[in-house]
Formats: sequence, structure tokens, C-alpha cells
Amino acid sequence: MAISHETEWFYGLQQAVQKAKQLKQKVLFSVVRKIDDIDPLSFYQAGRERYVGERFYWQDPEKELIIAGLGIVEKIQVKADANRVRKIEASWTELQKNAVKAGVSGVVGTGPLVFGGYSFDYNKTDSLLWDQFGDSLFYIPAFMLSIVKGQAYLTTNIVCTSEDQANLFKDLINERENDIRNRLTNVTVSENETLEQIEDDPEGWKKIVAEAVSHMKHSELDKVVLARELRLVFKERIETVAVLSRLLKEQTRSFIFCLESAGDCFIGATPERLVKKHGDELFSVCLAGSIARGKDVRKDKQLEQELLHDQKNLLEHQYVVSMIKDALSSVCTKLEVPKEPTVMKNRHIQHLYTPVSGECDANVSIFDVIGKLHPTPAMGGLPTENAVAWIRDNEQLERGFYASPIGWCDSYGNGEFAVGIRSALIQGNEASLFAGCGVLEDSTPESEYEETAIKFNPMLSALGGNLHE
Ligand SMILES: C=C(O[C@@H]1C=C(C(=O)O)C=C[C@H]1O)C(=O)O
Ligand SMILES: [Mg+2]
Repeated sequence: MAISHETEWFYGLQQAVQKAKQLKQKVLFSVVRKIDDIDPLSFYQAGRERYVGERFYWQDPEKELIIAGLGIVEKIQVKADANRVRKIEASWTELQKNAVKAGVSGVVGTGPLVFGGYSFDYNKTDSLLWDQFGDSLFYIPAFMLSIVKGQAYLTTNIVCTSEDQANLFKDLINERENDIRNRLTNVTVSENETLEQIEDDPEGWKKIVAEAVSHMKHSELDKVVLARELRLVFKERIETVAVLSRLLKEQTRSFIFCLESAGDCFIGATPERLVKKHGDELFSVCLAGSIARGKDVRKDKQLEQELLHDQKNLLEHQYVVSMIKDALSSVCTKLEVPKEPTVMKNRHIQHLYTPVSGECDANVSIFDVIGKLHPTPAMGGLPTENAVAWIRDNEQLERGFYASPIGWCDSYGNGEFAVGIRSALIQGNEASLFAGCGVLEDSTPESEYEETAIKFNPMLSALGGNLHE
């Protein structure tokens, strides 16, 4: 991690401090340098002591972009209300207004970047379990490693105030970067014994599914996604780097993410993109309808065919396609949606899958799209408002950031958000795992229960719990 071209960026830093003094406001300074290859997980691990509770990780399924962030220079959280998506965007825009950028420019996923997410339902945020996350949590990291199509970049961010001195900052940055470099070591994963695996009232959960089904028969509600929680207790503190490492090995076709906040960590391997924005191009995914993987190729193919022809799963999927199509047509000039779903296969499960791509109007931001899409009927249900209200009143758990948008946006307006499913909240030596399923009028509680059991497997495997076979 060479600290080269120091004079080049020191000039930018001086400018930022100057600006802060003139404006009597905080000014963000950001420098991007191309660096030699570093393993992003080692980088994440190197922040274990100094930045614990202030780290994030992101990797998309194609590995076009991997980012690991350490430290927080600015945290953005807003009040829980219907305007929260716009308010986060407004704070982020405000911070960029006077920002001074130095070094490499124009590379997606480098430079000033905000990473974070929202809770599922802004109307239900008084959760003790999620008190470190609140209703929304985004932050701009102090140090960020980005691997963009194989090339490594290091971004260093600083928020300057009118009292700051550029010289002191320079020494601080150098010292901190050296410290990270000195701590880079290979990640080794040790076993952590599971003491308890607690499933909270499975029969009660099936009853709620049955109630949803009977409610659907007498109301406008067509679909509702119901989730349940599994709680694991381990002998020792869970190392998030170990969990990330296993997820990276096992869930190669998913987004791998984690977001730390104080002592807690929200982590997962989700197969489901909410939105990706690259320039004016937009991408989303309709993912709903599920079946197990087969033990061998023949059985797997048979299950795939079953899924592709199952009326309940096809309708469950179709609800998502219609809603996403409608929501995106309002912001897109071009929109492509295949007529028939195909099948996405992950390590433990297969899903009906319809990719969506389009071109959006120039003034549309990724936050506009999040506002339009969340929650899709893959996470909430249909009609959206009725489904979310039903979940709020009946589901026996605190979703927090589960099933909600999580991702990043850079200063060029590019970004990507996935929905945080196949995920867990890690707290010390305990973990809460979440899994949900789309309930329709012809759902049976037993098969929905089975489907959620399979959906726990990615996190169970990464944590070292007992898998559902
Ligand atoms: C809600 C979850 O998954 C969602 C529900 C699905 C379904 O019911 O078939 C499939 C994929 C996801 O959109 C979850 O994994 O927790
Ligand atoms: Mg389903």
C-alpha cells in the first residue's frame, strides 16, 4: 500500500481545510490512489482493533466491485418517516457539495461513497434488538479498499472543520495507513462451538401463516411475506471476518455484505439485487418462488422443472414482476422484462428469477428508485400497504434491517442495493438469523415452514450451526 504522490494530495487537503475555514462548515476531503493488490478480507481484518464496530464489506455476485470500509468520518441517520430515503439522499448530497476530491477520478465505487441501509418498516423501529442500527444507518468510511474489475484502489476520506490543520491531518493519515498495512495478514478461520440453536415457537409461526391464508380469502390481500427467527448461541465471540470468509467460499453467486454498528454486525449472502445504477443504466431482479436443491443432478433438474411449472410459485413470482415493472416504468425510458422466469440456483436453494434492465431519465437517482421499489412483493407482499400493515401487526419478530435495502452510492451517482435476506444480526457470541417466504391463498403452513428452514442454511453453514437437510 504505497503512500506515493504525497504532495499531490496534500495540496487538495490544504484546499479542503482552507475551504472549511472560509465557509465555517465541515468539508469532505477524499483522495483515491491506485494500489497493489490487497486481499479485501485481510484489509477488513486489519481494522479489527482500531475500527471494530465501524467496518463494512460488499461484494457483488460478478465480483465487479468489492469494497471494504474502515472507520467512520461521517454518519448519516434520519428520522423514521415516509421521507427517510429522500432525507438520506439530501444529507449525502449536502456533504458532497463542497467536497474536495484528489487523485484518481471517475472510477465507479471509489472516492467519496456512502454505505448503509434502512430498516424494513419505518413505522416499526422501536426495536431493542436493532438499537445500534435504528431506522436507517449510512456512513462514509475513513479508509476504503475498492477492487474494481480486479484493480485495487485506496480511498482516504477526511472531514475537515475550520479548526483543523492540514499538516496534522497528513501525519495522521500516514500513521493510520501504515498501521493498516502493518496489520495485513492472511485470514484464518477457527471453529466456534454452537451451544444452543433456538427455534422460537414453530407451531405458533405456522398458525400465523394459516391466519394469513384465511385473511387473504376475505380481503384484498393477495400476498404477504412472513418471516421467522432462529437464535444461535456460541461458546465464543463470533468473528465477523470468519463468517464473511465462509460466505465468500460458499455463496459464490450471491452478494456478500456486512455492516457493523458499535458492537453489532448485520451480515448476509443475499441472491437478490434491488437496484443497480451505472450511469443511466438500471438493473433490478424479480426473485420469488423457491424449491430445494436436489442431492444429485437428476433430482436437481427434476425439482427445477417442478418449480418452473408450479402454479403457486409462478403466481408468487408474477406478483413481483408486475410490481417492479410498474414501479420502474415510471422512471425508465427503456425497460426490458423477459416474459418467462428462469431458475437461479444457489448452494442451498433455487428460485424463479426474472432479471430486469432499463435506462432511466438523467435526473433519476438510485435513492428515487429505492423509494419506488421498497418493499417489493418479494419482501412485503401485495398490495404493498396492506401487506406491510399485516406484517407489522402479526409477525412476531423485529425485522430491523432484514429484508431491506442495503448497499452503496458513490459521488458519480452510481450505486447498488441488494435486499438483506439470508442474513443475521450478530451480537457478541449470539446471532439472530432471519428467513421469510411468500404466503399466498393456497399456501400450506407446513411447506412454507420447510421453505424458511432451507433459507436459514446459508447463514447456518457460515456460522457453523446445524443445517436443515
Ligand atoms: C424473504 C426471503 O426470500 C424471498 C422469498 C422467496 C419465496 O418465498 O419464494 C424467494 C426469494 C426471496 O425474494 C428470505 O430469504 O428471507
Ligand atoms: Mg416462496
